Formats: sequence, structure tokens, C-alpha cells
Amino acid sequence: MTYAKGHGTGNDFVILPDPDGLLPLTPRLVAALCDRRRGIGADGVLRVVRAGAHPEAVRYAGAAEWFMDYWNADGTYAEMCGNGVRVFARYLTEAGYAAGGELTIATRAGVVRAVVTADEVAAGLSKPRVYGQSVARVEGRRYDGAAVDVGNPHLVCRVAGTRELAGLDLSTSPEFSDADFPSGVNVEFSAPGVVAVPGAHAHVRMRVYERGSGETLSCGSGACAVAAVALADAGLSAGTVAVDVPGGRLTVVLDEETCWLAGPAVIVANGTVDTEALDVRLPGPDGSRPVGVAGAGAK
Ligand SMILES: N[C@@H](CCC[C@H](N)C(=O)O)C(=O)O
Repeated sequence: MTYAKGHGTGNDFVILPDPDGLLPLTPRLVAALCDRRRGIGADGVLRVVRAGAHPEAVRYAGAAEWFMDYWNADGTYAEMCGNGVRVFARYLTEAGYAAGGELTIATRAGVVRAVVTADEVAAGLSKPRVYGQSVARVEGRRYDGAAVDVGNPHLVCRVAGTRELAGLDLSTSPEFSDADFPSGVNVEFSAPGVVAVPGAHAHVRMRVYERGSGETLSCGSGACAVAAVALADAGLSAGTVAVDVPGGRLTVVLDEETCWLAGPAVIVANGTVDTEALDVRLPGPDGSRPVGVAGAGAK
């Protein structure tokens, strides 16, 4: 099986080119590919399939040629992945599947635009919807947060400063309310940045524990959620926010309708993987293709 590996600010993905949707992708194969010791290692998988060749995306085929079939490292799949869209666009361009410049990409959360330049890729996600309050707990300590929908679910918790942010133990999932987030949630912790960034209304630092992947170096949809909350806290509904994640800097520009997420996105390897050596059981001769369901817990 051929693959590529890429990342956006350290949020890394195994990319599986499968234009005609023939690959028997299962939750178990995804988890094996993402295993950092026994597989290739990644936060998730991006399957590159024509929208017209995937049952979940065929309705978008008139608006986008390609569907980003995104899976978390644990074999569940999610509605949206902001860094995934950016890396997907970079891959399409470098692999010759798209001309570059501006393109549209179908996702489970709808069609998004991407703009590819030499230094970065920007993705136009739907505007984050801040819709409620909830809490997370880390090592018994309570953090109040805002529930935000970016196509996928987020809980943005504010912490006082960068020292507290750095000290959080995110080696296991923060506790959250199953009632508030029945399909699980990505939990972001955000602290005010210490330096003013030219052109930005706000500068924040964030860490994230991703549903289905654990702590990652970056989360694009999470950065959009954090930016929306930072602007709302400042009484703004639009503006530019510099979001520093452990893997680098993302820039989020919110206007009245769209959330533009920009930063570096690179492809670092192309190769082949021996799926039998991964010790996964592929679907049987009946051709059945087991699939996950959106959100954590699908196996
Ligand atoms: N890293 C992604 C988000 C991936 C999906 C997430 N783990 C979920 O289950 O919703 C991003 O860059 O947005």
C-alpha cells in the first residue's frame, strides 16, 4: 500500500491515496498505521478519495473533486480536521492531483476552501459556534470552558498563564461531561500570549487533548475554537488571532462567515507499507468494508 506522511505544525498524518475508494480501510488498520512504535506513527489518517467514489461524499461531488476521509489515531473518525485539510491540500498539489492555488475539498462537515502557497496553506473552515459552557478536570482541578462547534466538538478552557499551561498533565484525557459531549470532545487549554503579535487582535497559547488521538502538537479546528473564544472574550466577533501551539504558530482570521486557518503544511515522505507486517486483519472475501462512526469510542 502506498502512503505519504505529512504534518501541519507537528499535527501529523499518514496520507493514503485511494482515488477510486477501493482501499479496505478499517479502524484496526488505521490504528496500526498510526502506532508510533509498530506502525508509521501519526495523529491520524487522511484517505484521499474522489468525492464521487465515497458514499459519504458523493453529494459534494459537484462542488469538490476530492474528499478528505479523516480518521483519528485510535480508528474512530471525525467530522473535521483543520490541519488535515491543510496537509491534504498540500498533498493534492504535490502529488499532481490538483493544480494548486485555490481548491475545494469535501469533508464530513461540508466543503471547505484551501489556498496553497509555497510557505503555507490556508483553509476556510465554517465559523466556530460558541454555544455553551461546560467544565473539564485535570488531576481533580476544575477548568471552566466554552463549548464550541467547528464541525467537530471542542471545549475551550482558559488558564491563567503560560506556566500553568505548561504544567498541565495531558498524558491522559481530561475529564469532561458525557452529557454535554455524548460523542466525546477535543479539550483545549488556552492562556493569553505574552507578546503582542503585529496585525493580530490577540495572541494566545494553547495545548490540546484530542478526541481519538491524545495530546497532539497542534489542532487546527481547536485553534479556530480558541481564537473564537479569545475574540468573544474581547467583545469581538471578527478579527485575527495568533495561536501558538507546541508545534508552531497558526494564524486564525475570523470574518462574519468564515474562519481562515493558516500555517505551514509539509509532506515529508512517500513510501510503501506492508499491511501484513502491521498484523491487521483486512476484510474478508465478501468485500465488506468495516467503517467507524464519528466520534470517540467507535471500534
Ligand atoms: N487535529 C485536527 C482535529 C482532528 C479530529 C479530532 N481529533 C476529533 O475527533 O474531532 C485538527 O487539526 O483540527
